[in-house]
Amino acid sequence: MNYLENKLQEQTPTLQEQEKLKNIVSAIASDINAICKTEGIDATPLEVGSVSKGTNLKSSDIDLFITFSRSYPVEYIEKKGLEIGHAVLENAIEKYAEHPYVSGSVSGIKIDIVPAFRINEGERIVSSVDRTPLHTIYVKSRTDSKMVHDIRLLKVFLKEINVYGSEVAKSGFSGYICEIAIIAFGTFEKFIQYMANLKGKLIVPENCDKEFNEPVIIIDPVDPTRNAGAAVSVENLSKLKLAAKLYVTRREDILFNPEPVIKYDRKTIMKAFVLKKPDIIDDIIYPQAVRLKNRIWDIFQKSGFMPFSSELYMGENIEILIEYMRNKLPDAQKHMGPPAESNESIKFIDAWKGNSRLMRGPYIMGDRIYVDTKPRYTELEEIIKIELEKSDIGKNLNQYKGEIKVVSGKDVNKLNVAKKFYSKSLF
Ligand SMILES: Nc1ccn([C@@H]2O[C@H](COP(=O)(O)OP(=O)(O)OP(=O)(O)O)[C@@H](O)[C@H]2O)c(=O)n1
Ligand SMILES: [Mg+2]
Repeated sequence: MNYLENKLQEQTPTLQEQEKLKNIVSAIASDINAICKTEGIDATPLEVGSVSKGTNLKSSDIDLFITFSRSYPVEYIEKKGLEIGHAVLENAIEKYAEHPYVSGSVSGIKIDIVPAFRINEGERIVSSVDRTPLHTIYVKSRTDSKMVHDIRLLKVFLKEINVYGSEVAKSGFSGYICEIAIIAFGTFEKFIQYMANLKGKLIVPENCDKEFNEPVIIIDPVDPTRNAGAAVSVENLSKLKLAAKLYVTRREDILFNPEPVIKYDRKTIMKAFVLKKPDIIDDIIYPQAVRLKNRIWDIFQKSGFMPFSSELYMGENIEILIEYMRNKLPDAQKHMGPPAESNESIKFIDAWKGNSRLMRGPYIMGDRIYVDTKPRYTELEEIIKIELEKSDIGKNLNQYKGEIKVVSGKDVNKLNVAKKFYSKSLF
């Protein structure tokens, strides 16, 4: 048996485990039914997600919906959904996606209980979770046991190369995309063969005429206005393309055994910027952390410190690492002015006249005027502080800009972000 089939066998739930999941689902479902009956609520429990389709791996969660009649207002189903969720799931916590839901666990299995509207095929949805029950119907009606096997195989493959999961910080392939891909291509082998030769965007179905900007366009069969592949980053698409090439050419040596070279003495300079991650879900914080990283990079770049690599790690803290080449700025920096022919050129000359920071010029190079100037600030940390003060990082991180800790020298290597930086490999 090959490496991948082996992994699949390890990760496929046993019959007992499937039985256990079924029992948990039916126990909670009957509790939900009882509550709805007593209180006269027109709602029914419905199992969705990979467990309902038999495409789950050992690590996957149970997704249980409470589908309410469309005659209720959204506010009612949000409130009742949480209430029922807490009543049937002990020690659960509330989470927020488009709407709030309840998340907890029973005998070590994670369960989400999500309120939604009961929607028939073709009816307009109210929020994106309303589609989910239709996904179950779609997938179950179009898969046989060989395809279910191949969907699981694809999930295992994507997990091996680290691109499975549609959460924002992962920006990978969701379970539902795996299902659509196998239904569209027929088998795992055919899909991987296609990916090995694909140039440019992944578009499913190939002849789709919808305009989407994302690198992966996978039309949701139950709602053709939605791109189910919108979350996949171009980097993760590239990883899948390369992994598929390695798979079809049987280069398991590279595919499953990446051995990145790690040499610590790079003769470069590193600094890390660390702040506590606010207690808000990662899907919201992560894009702001990326923005902060990009902003810090820009400041290094614009002020002349010559950055050339960066890394972001998000755990309990947000850690940003910048690797750069110059720790001290020289006294003279080139500062570009307007084109000589423009009406701004005389203003530029006047503005620099008599300025004590002027080191040379003004002079003309090509079609523009330049001056060489002493930088206003020379201390990196001071520059970062001043510039970040002026930057908009995002609603949740803006208030913590002043609390960013700067880590330098050997201490950088103790951080998680440094581990991530040094161990970077293909997948
Ligand atoms: N980006 C996403 C995430 C979820 N879903 C829908 O929500 C269901 C449950 O989501 P999730 O648990 O994330 O995915 P699963 O398909 O259950 O896969 P896994 O085995 O990883 O749990 C999916 O089946 C799918 O119908 C979706 O359409 N798009
Ligand atoms: Mg799931």
